[in-house]
Amino acid sequence: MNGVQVDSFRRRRDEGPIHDIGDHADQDIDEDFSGKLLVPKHATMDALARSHNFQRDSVSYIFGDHDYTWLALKQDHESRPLWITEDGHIILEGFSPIAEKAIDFLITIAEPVSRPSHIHEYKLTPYSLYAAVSVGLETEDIIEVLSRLSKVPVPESILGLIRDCTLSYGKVKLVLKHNRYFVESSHPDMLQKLLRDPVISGARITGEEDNSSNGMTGNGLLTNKAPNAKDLTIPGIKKDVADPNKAAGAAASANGATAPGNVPNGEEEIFAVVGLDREDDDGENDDVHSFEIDSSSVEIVKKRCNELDYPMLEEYDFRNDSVNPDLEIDLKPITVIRPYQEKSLSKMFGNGRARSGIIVLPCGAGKTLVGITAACTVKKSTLVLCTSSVSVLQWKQQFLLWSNIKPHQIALFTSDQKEKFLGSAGIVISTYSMVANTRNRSHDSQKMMNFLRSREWGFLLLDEVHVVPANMFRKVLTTIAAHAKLGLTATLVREDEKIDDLNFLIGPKLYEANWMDLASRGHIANVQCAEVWCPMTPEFYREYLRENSRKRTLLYVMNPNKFQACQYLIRYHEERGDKIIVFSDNVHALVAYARKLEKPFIYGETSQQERVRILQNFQYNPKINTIFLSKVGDTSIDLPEATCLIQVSSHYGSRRQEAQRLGRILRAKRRNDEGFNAFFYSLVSKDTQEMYYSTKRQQFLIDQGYAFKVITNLDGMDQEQDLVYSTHSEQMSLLQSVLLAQESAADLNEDVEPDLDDLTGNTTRRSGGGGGSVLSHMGSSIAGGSNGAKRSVGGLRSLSGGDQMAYVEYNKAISLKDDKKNRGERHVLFKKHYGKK
Ligand SMILES: Nc1ncnc2c1ncn2[C@@H]1O[C@H](COP(=O)(O)OP(=O)(O)OP(=O)(O)O)[C@@H](O)[C@H]1O
Repeated sequence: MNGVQVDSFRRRRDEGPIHDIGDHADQDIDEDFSGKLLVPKHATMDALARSHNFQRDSVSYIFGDHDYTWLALKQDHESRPLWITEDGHIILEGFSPIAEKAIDFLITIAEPVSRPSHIHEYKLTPYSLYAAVSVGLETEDIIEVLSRLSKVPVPESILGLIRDCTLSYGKVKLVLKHNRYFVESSHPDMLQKLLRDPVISGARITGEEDNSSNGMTGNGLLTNKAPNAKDLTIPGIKKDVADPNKAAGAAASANGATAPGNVPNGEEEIFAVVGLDREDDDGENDDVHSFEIDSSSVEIVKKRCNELDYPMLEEYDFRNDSVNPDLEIDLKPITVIRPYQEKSLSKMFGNGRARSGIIVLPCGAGKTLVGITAACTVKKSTLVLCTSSVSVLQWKQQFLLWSNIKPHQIALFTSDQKEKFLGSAGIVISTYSMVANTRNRSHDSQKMMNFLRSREWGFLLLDEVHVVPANMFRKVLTTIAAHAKLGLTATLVREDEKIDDLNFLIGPKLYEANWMDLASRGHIANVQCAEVWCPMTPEFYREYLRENSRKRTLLYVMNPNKFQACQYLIRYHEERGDKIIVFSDNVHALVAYARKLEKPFIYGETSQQERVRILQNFQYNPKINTIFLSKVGDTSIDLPEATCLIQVSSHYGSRRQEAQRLGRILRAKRRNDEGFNAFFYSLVSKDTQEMYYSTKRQQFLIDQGYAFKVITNLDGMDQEQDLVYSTHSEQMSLLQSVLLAQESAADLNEDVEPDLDDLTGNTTRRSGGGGGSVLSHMGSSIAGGSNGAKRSVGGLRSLSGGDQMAYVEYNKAISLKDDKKNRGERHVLFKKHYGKK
């Protein structure tokens, strides 16, 4: 914390009351604001913190630097739901009656950091503020609402940050109208400033008769009214059923009651000021000023605006684009998009134009349909770029499933297929590498690229944007001329933390859904997550301590106790009627486990025919309830039958991979059955490096609100008959085989990530073993067929294994609390990691 004079803590007279804020502005700061904390006059924040340290209660030490309880509270703080600190962290009470509205506001202005059930954490960043402005929020609105919601006065430094970041961001737009490019703003002074720059003024087109409804103003700019979205309909929205909360809220208020989660006591107005509920009217009455620029200078002007700190938002006035032919595409009448899908799209089309940006939805929440609905709204030629040729086929199948597009209007461009659509407008689906890769193009491929380059695309859909390297994006975006760009992703996290590039390359984040929220509404499955600690056998552990790091990996994955835990869990869940996927990144272990436990397995080398056979059996054969998958199953596998995942080996600490794997069961068909839970087990060998990686992998999911239970003892396993490697001699021969295995067996053997294979140019391998027809088959089977498996419904306790297994529960907060208690059970590596926290 920086030192800030305590005077800045004085309550500002102009902060409106939420209930009865009273007028205490003249009181001295040393009053007892919180009822327990005496704040010394003229002390700095640091001094405050120090002075308060010795008075801290028994839990304060847990929060360390993040203990904000000493901040001076407003008198009516109890009715306000959040704290905001000098470093831009926002802590929200998730249980506040106005939390739902506050969350809507916060995800618009800040990055969600962690959202467990009761307390959420957000962070204000320049990018998040840029995104806020881009969806129509104004500087003073942001400050006003934040001040109203905050239990403590908003620090001066934060007010400064908000003003700095929102002053110029998003105020200038690049709009393509009637195929002419306009630099547009409702702030004429900003346009004047830009025009004083020689580069920009050199690109300006002047003196032309403006034949639109625009008029010239005294400053030489064109002026017209901002568009409105009133007559824009996003297909797939059935108003009456789209938002059950709205319906419930309306019914409740008609009875004079407040629906749960709604804002009590007319505080709706707080949120109305930010326009969250009036996007349709966005700017309706504002005058918009603009000047035209030469289309060949667009890139130069964009670059120059960035340099001048006035980055231009890109908006596509597709309804007025009369040059690019329309694409006849609509959602099928039976297609109804879900409320969160609608909300994300309303952020994109809120002002009647298509804003470029990124939509973040959990795995399995239906990003594909969001993309397709956006394409059906824009109704212009669309280019879809995916990370693999498997996804290409999946997108095509989904377009045909949800929309009325004719098959001949969709063309695929992969290493195997180089098609062009028939007619003047259509859809092309391809991979990033096909478009970005400039080396060794075949003749057909080059012809296809010429086709892609030669035309203007109304809409560019970018799937899985978080995995694509920034330089590849740059290549794609400079090669393809597209008016609107939409990036889709589930996890806006990258292990290299280079996520910021996406903001300027594609556009700001337009919407991010809350995983727990979607689970509680039944859109994705409820998942019980558990980490099962498997002690190493003494012999394996001795070798583990001796060996180099590659062999170590193999030793902790092949630990006989882990084999047994895996076998026990498979039996336990098969008996309950679950369908189980066991993941192993390590192919050596995958094959060893599957063979030993007599289960089918799929990995990179498995033939296409074999894959189809295994997956069909998993879906329809009641005798095949468990399959083993390598990394090839991380993404692009849509198996709604699966209800349980067991992970025996994983690729180091990748948070994204963990989330993607969880995504395989979030779409479980039976997610809305009463008492239904899906299960996600990570088996880790105790006191090994695997524990550290496991903790790191879980971080993203914990931040989404998932609580991982740690199962230290699979109760009943010691009485289980016929467990593998139950004798000492069997364990010793397993150890022998591990020690004799080549070091390379510890590698993943599939170093090419399935979703990145095309990016590395390895398309033949993917299509050789590819699962395209598997996916189309799986897609077509979604609607029909039951697997015949029986499900026994039990209470949460028994479902979670709570009555059979001893576990300690940890999530972010609880883990810290229990840290001391469990310290004896943790390996030094693990302890160190926890110590840091
Ligand atoms: N509005 C909807 N109505 C009915 N089904 C839907 C809807 N939206 C999505 N689905 C279904 O939900 C499942 C998941 O959708 P999809 O594969 O697009 O998810 P995703 O977000 O792309 O997941 P991942 O990130 O794991 O690839 C699919 O079976 C899809 O058909």
